Amino acid sequence: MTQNLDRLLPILKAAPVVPVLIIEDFHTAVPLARALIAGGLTALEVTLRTPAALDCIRAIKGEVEGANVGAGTILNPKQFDEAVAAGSTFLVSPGASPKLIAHANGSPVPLLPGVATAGEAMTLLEEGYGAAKFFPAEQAGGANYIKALASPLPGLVFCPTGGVSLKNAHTYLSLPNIVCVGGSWVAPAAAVAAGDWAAITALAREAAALKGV
Ligand SMILES: O=C(O)C(=O)C[C@H](O)[C@H](O)COP(=O)(O)O
Repeated sequence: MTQNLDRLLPILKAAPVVPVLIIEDFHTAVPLARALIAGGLTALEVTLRTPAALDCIRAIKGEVEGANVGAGTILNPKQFDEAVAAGSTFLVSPGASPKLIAHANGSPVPLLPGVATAGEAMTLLEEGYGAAKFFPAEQAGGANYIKALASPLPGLVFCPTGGVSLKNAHTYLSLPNIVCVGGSWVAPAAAVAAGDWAAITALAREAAALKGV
């Protein structure tokens, strides 16, 4: 297996939603993580879209008990290594480039690569992957699309991300090939900037209570 599924699946299955975090201000990282965990969401994806991201991962890893902090937006081997060195327990990429997949081969820290087509999913199966991100989920075809992949591709489970919200998450979560969903809706930029951690805990609690229909 090129993907450490034994380590990845318990992280993804701990709660129905993986918050996707775009953290601009380093000082918000620890209280944000604590607010999400207080609401029941423990696997947190900090995207490498901001300069503060790696420091945020280090801080959450060091200071927030119960957090499984991962890194998102991993585009190349350099970012993969930096995110691992910062203490990420899982890594997420929007797609599955051959270079990144080769680099991730055998890594104890699991990679959740993105796919949007059956062909991309088959390539991952050939590489020994058992879980993938379905991205961008809503734009690529939504729940009906990923549902259609369940029967021909029984070896893969997915974490749909992109356009997922409280409104549509349960539709994905009711499908047999969905392990969790990802989304930024649980950490709105305005609430983070205002330090409204109670509002974020409330959103997390609502998300953590989601179940399949
Ligand atoms: O940064 C990455 O690695 C991504 O692949 C993109 C994110 O997963 C989506 O942008 C989240 O989508 P929303 O929940 O609709 O905001």
